[in-house]
Formats: sequence, structure tokens, C-alpha cells
Amino acid sequence: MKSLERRAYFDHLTGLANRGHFFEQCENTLSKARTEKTSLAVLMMDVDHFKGVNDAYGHKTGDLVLQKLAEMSLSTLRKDDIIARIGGEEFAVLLPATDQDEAIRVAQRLRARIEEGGVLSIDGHKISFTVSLGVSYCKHDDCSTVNELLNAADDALYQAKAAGRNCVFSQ
Ligand SMILES: Nc1nc2c(ncn2[C@@H]2O[C@H](COP(=O)(O)OP(=O)(O)OP(=O)(O)O)[C@@H](O)[C@H]2O)c(=O)[nH]1
Repeated sequence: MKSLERRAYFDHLTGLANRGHFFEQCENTLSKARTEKTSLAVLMMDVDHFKGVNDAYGHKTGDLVLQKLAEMSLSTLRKDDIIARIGGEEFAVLLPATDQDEAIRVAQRLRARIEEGGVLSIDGHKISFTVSLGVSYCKHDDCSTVNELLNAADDALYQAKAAGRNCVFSQ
């Protein structure tokens, strides 16, 4: 793939899919879910108190946190799951053919893995980070739009933040 083409689909910092590419994948997966009568789920994941990391250690260190988070998430997810960086410190995961219980399990696994391994050692400082996650889910016959699915995951993420962070909420 040419570099211009890569930039159109992938986030330059983490190498994950970018927002546009993620939406496209969600649309395709939603159509497929309708045809094949399967369900799908979306996770929204956001770094907790990330502004504090930037303020205390600088933007470059914040970038290293995002890169480490991307690597850890990729190695925790299943091969058909699609993870994207959709905003500054916000990530989204598309889970094709996944029901609600399984989606919550995947989100809990991600949260626990990051709580356990989300540590960077920089200039003698140990920097730990955690994430909050929101889960939304729909069956082939009750999915309206991708936006609705993502908004529901966002609402659940908001609840996870309000509940104290480093946790998973489902819509
Ligand atoms: N290093 C770095 N920081 C970024 C990037 N994009 C956004 N940010 C920072 O991410 C931070 C987001 O802060 P907030 O939205 O206040 O959220 P938070 O501190 O993570 O708090 P909660 O989400 O409520 O737990 C801001 O400081 C942004 O400057 C980026 O690409 N690199």
C-alpha cells in the first residue's frame, strides 16, 4: 500500500485504523449482520485521566502511552475484531458476530490486561495507565444505524467514567 493510501485509512501514531476507515468497516459489518442474521458489538475505550499524563510528563510521553495501549489492545483482541483510534485518546473496537455477553467479556479482558500491563518506565518514572470502556450491541433485526450503535457505546463509556473509571459499562 502506498503511503498516501495508508494515511487515508490508518492513524499515523498507532498504525491502527482511523476514524473514517472504522466507520466504513462498521457499515460493511452491519450490512453483513443483516444478511447473515448475526449480531455485532462495539466497544468505546478511553484512557483515564490522560490529560494528567500529558501535564505531568509531556505530550511525547502521552503519545508513547497511546502507542503502548494500541499494541496491547491488538495483542489482546481476536483476529476478526477491528480496533481504531477514532479521536485523541479514544479508541473503538468493532466485534463482528458477537453477542452482548461475549462483548462484555472482551471488554473486561482488555480492561484487565491494560490495568496489569499498562506501565511505561521513562526517565526513572513509572507511568501507569488504565482505561474505561463502554459496550453496545445489536442483533441483525434491531440495529438501526452505525451512529446509533456508536452513540450507545459512548453513553456506556460516559457511565463508566462517572462510576470511577477503570471499569466496563454496557448499554
Ligand atoms: N499526547 C497526546 N495527547 C493527546 C492527543 N490527542 C489528545 N490528547 C490529549 O488528551 C487529553 C484528553 O483529556 P480529557 O478529555 O480532559 O480527558 P482525561 O484527562 O483523559 O479524563 P477522563 O477521560 O475524564 O478520564 C487532553 O489533554 C488532550 O490534549 C495525542 O495525540 N497525543
